[in-house]
Amino acid sequence: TQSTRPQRLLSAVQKNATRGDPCSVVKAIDQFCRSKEWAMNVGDEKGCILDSVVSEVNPTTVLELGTYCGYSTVRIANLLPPHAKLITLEFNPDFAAIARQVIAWSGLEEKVQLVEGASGDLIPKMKEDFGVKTFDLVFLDHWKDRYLPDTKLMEACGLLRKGSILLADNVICPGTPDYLEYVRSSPRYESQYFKSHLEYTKVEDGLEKSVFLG
Ligand SMILES: O=C(NC/C=C/[C@H]1O[C@@H](n2cnc3c(NCCO)ncnc32)[C@H](O)[C@@H]1O)c1cc(-c2ccc(F)cc2)cc(O)c1O
Ligand SMILES: [Mg+2]
Repeated sequence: TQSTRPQRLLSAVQKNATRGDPCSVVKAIDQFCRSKEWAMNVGDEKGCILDSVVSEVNPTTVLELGTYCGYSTVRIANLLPPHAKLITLEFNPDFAAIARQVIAWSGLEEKVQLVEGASGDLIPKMKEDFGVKTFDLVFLDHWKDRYLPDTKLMEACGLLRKGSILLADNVICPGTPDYLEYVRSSPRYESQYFKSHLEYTKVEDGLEKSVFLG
């Protein structure tokens, strides 16, 4: 049977990256996506902006919406302090299975909890079932029309505190117009746009960093 792109991406990691070396896993995926097959990872250029925000926030609890193959999961987890936790939500079981193996290959399983399911169902369970108080950082990279409803849901569930950071991928391409309008016009957020390019291309894209003001 035909392999899928995520399966081919995982094979490239297992072939070219060193077990337990997160940087080699990130490099192997970027090399595969540049030279073999494009895939919707945040990529190396926007990945550096992600890294700088994670390092600046130095979060204890992180939520990622949309794991896909685990590329940004590995980038974020690699920068977390010892007892920090990254919860990543993925509702496609095939992608989740690939991501688990990519995360395992990087040796970062201790810092990552991959939960299979839809964000709309799981966000309301974060406090009770996952022992979360609030998130220091949220990375949004799932279906683009879900950024806004899920942000409002996180607000409603009391998962954001004064100073929580939302970092959103693809605010230009494919674009998240309703989300962007919301975080840029709401008095409850202070937003900043980081101009970059769509992963592995010259097309403009960027990340939007929004601080929740409480
Ligand atoms: O579409 C893009 N990303 C979507 C990610 C989806 C992943 O997240 C998972 N997912 C989705 N919704 C939910 C959910 N909750 C919501 C549903 O209940 N709960 C849990 N998991 C969810 C999916 O199963 C996938 O694993 C994208 C496109 C381009 C692109 C740009 C230009 C082009 F020409 C082509 C493509 C570039 C990018 O960087 C992109 O991120
Ligand atoms: Mg993306």
